[in-house]
Amino acid sequence: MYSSPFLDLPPFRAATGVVRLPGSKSISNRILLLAALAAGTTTVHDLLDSDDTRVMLDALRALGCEVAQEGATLRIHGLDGQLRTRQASLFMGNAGTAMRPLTAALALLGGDFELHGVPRMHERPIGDLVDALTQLGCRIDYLGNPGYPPLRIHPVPPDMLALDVPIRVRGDVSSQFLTALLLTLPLVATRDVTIEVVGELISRPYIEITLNLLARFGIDVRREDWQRFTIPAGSRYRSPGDIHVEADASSASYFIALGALAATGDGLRIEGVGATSIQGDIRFIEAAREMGAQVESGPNWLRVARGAWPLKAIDLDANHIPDAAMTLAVMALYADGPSTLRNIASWRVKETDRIDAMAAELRKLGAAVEDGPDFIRVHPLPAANWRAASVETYDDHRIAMCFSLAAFNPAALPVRILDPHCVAKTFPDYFETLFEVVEPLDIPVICIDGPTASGKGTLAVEVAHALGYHYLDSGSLYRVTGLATRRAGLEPDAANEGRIAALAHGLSLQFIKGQVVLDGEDVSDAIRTEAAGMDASRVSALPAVREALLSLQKRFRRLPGLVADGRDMGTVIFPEAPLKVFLTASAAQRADRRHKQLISKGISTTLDSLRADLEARDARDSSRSVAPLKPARDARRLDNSQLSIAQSIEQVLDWWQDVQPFKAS
Ligand SMILES: Nc1ncnc2c1ncn2[C@@H]1O[C@H](COP(=O)(O)OP(=O)(O)O)[C@@H](O)[C@H]1O
Ligand SMILES: Nc1ccn([C@H]2C[C@H](O)[C@@H](COP(=O)(O)OP(=O)(O)O)O2)c(=O)n1
Repeated sequence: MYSSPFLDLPPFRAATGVVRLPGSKSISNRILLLAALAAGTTTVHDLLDSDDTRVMLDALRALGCEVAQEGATLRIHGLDGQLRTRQASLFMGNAGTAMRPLTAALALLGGDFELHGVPRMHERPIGDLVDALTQLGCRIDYLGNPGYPPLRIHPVPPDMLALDVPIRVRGDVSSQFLTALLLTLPLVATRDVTIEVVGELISRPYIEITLNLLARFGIDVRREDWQRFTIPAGSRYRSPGDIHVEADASSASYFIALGALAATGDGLRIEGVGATSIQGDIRFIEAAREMGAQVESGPNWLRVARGAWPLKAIDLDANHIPDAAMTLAVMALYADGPSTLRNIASWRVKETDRIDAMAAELRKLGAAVEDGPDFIRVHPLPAANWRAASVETYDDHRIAMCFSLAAFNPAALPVRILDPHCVAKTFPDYFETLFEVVEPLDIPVICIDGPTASGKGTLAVEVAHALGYHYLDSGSLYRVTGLATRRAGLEPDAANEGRIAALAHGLSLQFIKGQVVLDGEDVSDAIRTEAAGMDASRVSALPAVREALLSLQKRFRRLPGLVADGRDMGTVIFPEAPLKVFLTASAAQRADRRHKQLISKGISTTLDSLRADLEARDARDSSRSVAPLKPARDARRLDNSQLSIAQSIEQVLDWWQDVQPFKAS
């Protein structure tokens, strides 16, 4: 997961391979609640691990439900409709799929509860559900604005509930209110309980998921059209024993779109969900086909390839796929005419006002967009009009994910996604998964070269962290080679060049959480001594050793980008890097820094000997015949003798921003 303030996606040109998708959020949270309310133990497989499922699990645990976790499998010991805790303050984050059904469950079960969330949750309406529960006799107060969380729930004796008249609930704002009632009314169904939907029910496929899962837990709801739902008297939740969570069909939409945009040849295989899924968003496939995608499907997989190109414009009532339809709005940029998505008023009450947000961000890319209370129209974007944009994500995972598709733009521009961490809501590893199947036009590299103890490593690690990039400490490869040379009983000199190069070639090396692991052994400290530095410098002067380490270094260049530090990153290994920094500081400063660094690691040494070593090493590194230490012609020099670490980082990030096409927005 990326926790950097922004993530720059370099331009992509193709997609291919296999993706395995995480479990569906809607299915995961419904199953968790049903398993907690049911009698017996439920083993849940492939549960989504995300912010919203964690919110639900934490709440269920706080209510006394026992949950044991082993990897992606959970064993839930159901409460059989009896809470163990009758008083709690529960944090709902921004998880609508936890907030709504828990409000209903707790109001019906009786107790003193407070439910609150993040500020956006307190702007998401819940009045229609509270009204329906109040008709029944439940007692719920608004603690902030009427109609919105936070809420306080008071206990009501079960025999005070008015179950004899149909419960009326609005269905035209969010189907989650009806889902909340359907999931929880079996708790009190001592007689037939009927729900009547007021207004046109939206997002029906989500109600189908609810009914389908209720049936798995022993509750057979009778449905008359989409207007009346009856929970039969005596309904009781029964655990199905084992239950599997399908992969998220809404998450599949990004990869279906990816296939449609960029998978030529064999196409892109998507695993975990197939065309017969119980999730409504699977019908995104129909819309993608209409736009030109070639989609094949099996029981639990899809294969998608590019068909028509440019894509065909679409005019769609997207009420049945509200979440996945956002993906169509970005695909529309690549179509042969304006595309219109209609009947999407529910977008306005999701994680953010999604119609406004999509329109604003698509316009930043250069697109012409029209929007109204319940529609959005997106015009195709010709290559000349594309702009490099910083896309605001409004703490909305779907905005972050669907705008990643803008990286296929024909202008070959990068796309900046602000706050990429928001994907954690449903798909924490979205970007990692994307990076496995896309082919970039180019992967950016920042090179930081310079003499020993100038602060290269410190700076490179922090810059990489700020950008979410990978990090290559090329010096560690020479240090490990030096260590391996000594362990093989060899002198690190030209007489042994061939054997040392062979050692370098065959290094079994791993970088695990900042540790350097050689043949399974953590050698991080062993390679940091001054003696090891000197050996590294000696083996690094041997041309065959440098050659042997070449391809290993190049393999570090992976999406979304790389920061590499060493001596020849900018001159030899990545000469085309768009930013090269040559970092220096006075010899006295460097000796002093290294001294402090070694002392803090418990390695004793003197300042004089360090300075002598350091100057000898600089001299050898600068004078050798291959890849000597020297600034690349286009390197920017940074003397950090008088700069703090934070100032050096800021300077390099400023330079990076300078060479990017993003304008301050
Ligand atoms: N700008 C700076 N000001 C003060 N100390 C620094 C600065 N940059 C790095 N240091 C310190 O200098 C020491 C050597 O830095 P390091 O990153 O290991 O250098 P290199 O990778 O160039 O050998 C570290 O203890 C680090 O904290
Ligand atoms: N790209 C590189 C990196 C390091 N080397 C050599 C030269 C250096 O003296 C040694 C050790 O490098 P390292 O970056 O770990 O050394 P310092 O941390 O700067 O002291 O390896 C190299 O030749 N080319």
